[in-house]
Amino acid sequence: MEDILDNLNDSQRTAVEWCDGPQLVIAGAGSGKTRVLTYKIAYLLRKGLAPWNILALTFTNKAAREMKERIANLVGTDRARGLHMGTFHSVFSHILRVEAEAIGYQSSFTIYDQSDSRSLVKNIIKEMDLDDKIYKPASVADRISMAKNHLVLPQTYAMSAWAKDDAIRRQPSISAIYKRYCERCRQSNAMDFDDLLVNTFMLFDANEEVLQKYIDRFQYVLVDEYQDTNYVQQAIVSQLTKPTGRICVVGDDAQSIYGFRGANIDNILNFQQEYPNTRLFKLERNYRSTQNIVDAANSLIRHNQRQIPKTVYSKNDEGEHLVLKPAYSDKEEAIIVCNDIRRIRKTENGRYCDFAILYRTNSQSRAFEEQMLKDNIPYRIYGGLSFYQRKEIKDVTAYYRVVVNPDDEEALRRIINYPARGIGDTTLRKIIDVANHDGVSLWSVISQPHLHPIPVGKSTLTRLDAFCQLIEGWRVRMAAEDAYEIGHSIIMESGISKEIYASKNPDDVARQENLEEFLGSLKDFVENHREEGLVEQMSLADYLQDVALLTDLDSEQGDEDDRVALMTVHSAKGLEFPTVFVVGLEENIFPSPMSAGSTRELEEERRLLYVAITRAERHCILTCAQNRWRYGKLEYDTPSRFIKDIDTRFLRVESGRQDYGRAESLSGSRTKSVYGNSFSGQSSRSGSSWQQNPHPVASQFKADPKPRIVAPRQPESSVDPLSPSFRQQLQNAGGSRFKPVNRVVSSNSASSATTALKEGNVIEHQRFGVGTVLRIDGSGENAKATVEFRNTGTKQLLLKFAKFKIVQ
Ligand SMILES: Nc1ncnc2c1ncn2[C@@H]1O[C@H](COP(=O)(O)OP(=O)(O)OP(=O)(O)O)[C@@H](O)[C@H]1O
Ligand SMILES: [Mg+2]
Repeated sequence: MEDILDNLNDSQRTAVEWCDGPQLVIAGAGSGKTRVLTYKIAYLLRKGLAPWNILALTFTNKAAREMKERIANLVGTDRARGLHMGTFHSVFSHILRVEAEAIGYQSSFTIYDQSDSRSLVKNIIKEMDLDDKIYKPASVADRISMAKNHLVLPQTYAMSAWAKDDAIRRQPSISAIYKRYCERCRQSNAMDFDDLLVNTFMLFDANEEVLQKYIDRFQYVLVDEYQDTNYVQQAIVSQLTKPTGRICVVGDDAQSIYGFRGANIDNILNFQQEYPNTRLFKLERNYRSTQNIVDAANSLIRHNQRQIPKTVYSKNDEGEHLVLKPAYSDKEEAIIVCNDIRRIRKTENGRYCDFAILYRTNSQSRAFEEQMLKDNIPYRIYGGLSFYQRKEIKDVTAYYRVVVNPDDEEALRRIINYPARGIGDTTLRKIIDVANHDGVSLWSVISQPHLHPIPVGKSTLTRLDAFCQLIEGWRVRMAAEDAYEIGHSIIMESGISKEIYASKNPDDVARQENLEEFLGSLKDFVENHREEGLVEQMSLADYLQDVALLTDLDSEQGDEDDRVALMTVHSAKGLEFPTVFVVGLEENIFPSPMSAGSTRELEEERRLLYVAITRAERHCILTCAQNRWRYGKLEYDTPSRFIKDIDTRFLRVESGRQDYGRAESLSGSRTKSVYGNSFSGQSSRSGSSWQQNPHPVASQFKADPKPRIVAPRQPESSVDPLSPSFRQQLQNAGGSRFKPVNRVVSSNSASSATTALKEGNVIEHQRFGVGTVLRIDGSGENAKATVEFRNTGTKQLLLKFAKFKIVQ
């Protein structure tokens, strides 16, 4: 035990060892909160608590995976197996699958994503003959989501202050839309993201034994990033832990940045009232960043009124100042950043993955992408329009959803006449009317027309019947085939592949590539599980569950690649990088123009910048542009007000243009460059418009008092930062952030060893390690071995696929 706790400082160690009741750890960025949670779990396991008795809730699935890996390193893979870890949504969706019946769902329920929810709201608005200019589907859907996250359900909404507010804003029908929305989700055996939480709360609220079962199971509950939990999440945690008090939450009120989505900073502020015996722990030393970065971030956040006072200091090097590099345009901003990446990577012998570019909104990524492609800098964009949101992929997954759960209305509507099969809008409307009238799903209507007569002609009925047969056929096969086999058949037999491959226009070619990539990922999913040699195959339902819960950060795979990370500040929560660029620090971007109205929202924006800066370990570079293309127009802007909040003792303004301009450096005309003094109009560069047109930011900041001379740079053309193999990889990937299909490897590699395998043999499996064969069943293709692995337990392996060698 001593050994692992040696990696902690005294306050961290005390927080880990104290397990006598509710525990709140409030501490600034980089002070080891996540580390404390990780070590605490390891500590509990070492103390003998079983892994399945621990529930840890994180903000992304990726964070959960990383934490699990660290714990496995600390206590051994075997001891860590079976921990319940993940986001609220993923952990509770699994519980809901098991307990679905108790709340009137089938366990095959599908999950509506944001676009499904909006589309359903839109349909309802249309059906109710409401004006969609007054009832904008996206904002109505957001309002419904907000109500759900506050546990204001349709029954109470109509009588609540929410409905009164709606009336004042002349949207009195939101309550009725909300009610109908919930009915339709139920009829569709579908849950939206918010339902995963609301239904969990309702499940526990209405079923004492079920709740007790989970209270007994989760003997210790730990929550990371507690400051960004919302009302319903807090309510569920409370249901599970109030009776036992075995809860440990960690967070930083200064990093609460999801208020716009309903996160409630009061959860952390009121924790001690909620759990009267709480012990509060503080961590003060930041291990992540240089002193300058910590001090700069502190000086910024000090401008917020509403916060818990706390000390954060660093004993790392003093480090260099934060640097502000103003640019003329978004294009120049991208060039400055790319040049810095190359410069720092070279001087520090670093990797591309040591850099992150953080922006306020996803649309800012474009200029950086373009520049990085030009400069051959490998990058990965996190978030944005997810691969799974593309039309062709949504079409395919809609088929899958209907096969798994035919009641899924949104999916069914999407595919009932795609590809065209003569079931037009008029027919669909009639089906919906019958379904609404009878209170059943669309599928119930079309699959049982004798029970729910549809007023359409005979030929239409025949077409509907053919469609149902098609779906039923796949449903039967789904039981026997793995996700790839059935998934592939559906694409071929539904007519989707014909539709997409028929055309040669460039958009469709991109669709074909996406479809192939998608099939590749499906194959990967199945193979990854099969490579483990497990008998149980991954079904289409497993795949959908896996895909539906990917968050912005999870949707990317292959993190091991050496690439610069591009993401919004929101997505960067909890992460750290040696060098961080915070870009687009302008008045109409950061703070977001939506927040300029209220102090509360402005404080959230300031916290957002605090989060951004505190991601940096050694270098933090801020940029802003004088003009940029937005929404098809060239817009001019002034620097963000937040820049002034940062104490100038820790911030320096520099011209980033010292190595700007490929043409300039290629011509070799420049032998030296000067930092900073361009603001005072003394730039040595001739012909720079910088001099003729002083930068607007320049006048607002004092230039670096000690301009530095920078060594001449190599002309860029002579330096190839990429190895030929990496360049090839980049070409293969087409600059895309998704895996190319040709990486899919077949694992059908039955080794000759398998035929010789006997009971009593000791084998070494590539993932499960060393184990003894207890039994062999079946023969040839179907031969299975039951193996007791030393560290990973007993498993059944399908010998055709399992990868192992016989040791003795
Ligand atoms: N006692 C320690 N010794 C060495 N390194 C430490 C120690 N405590 C924390 N660190 C390191 O400092 C960094 C920040 O820790 P961690 O991510 O746990 O902080 P955090 O408080 O969760 O930050 P954030 O507020 O950004 O979520 C990590 O790289 C971590 O490994
Ligand atoms: Mg953390």
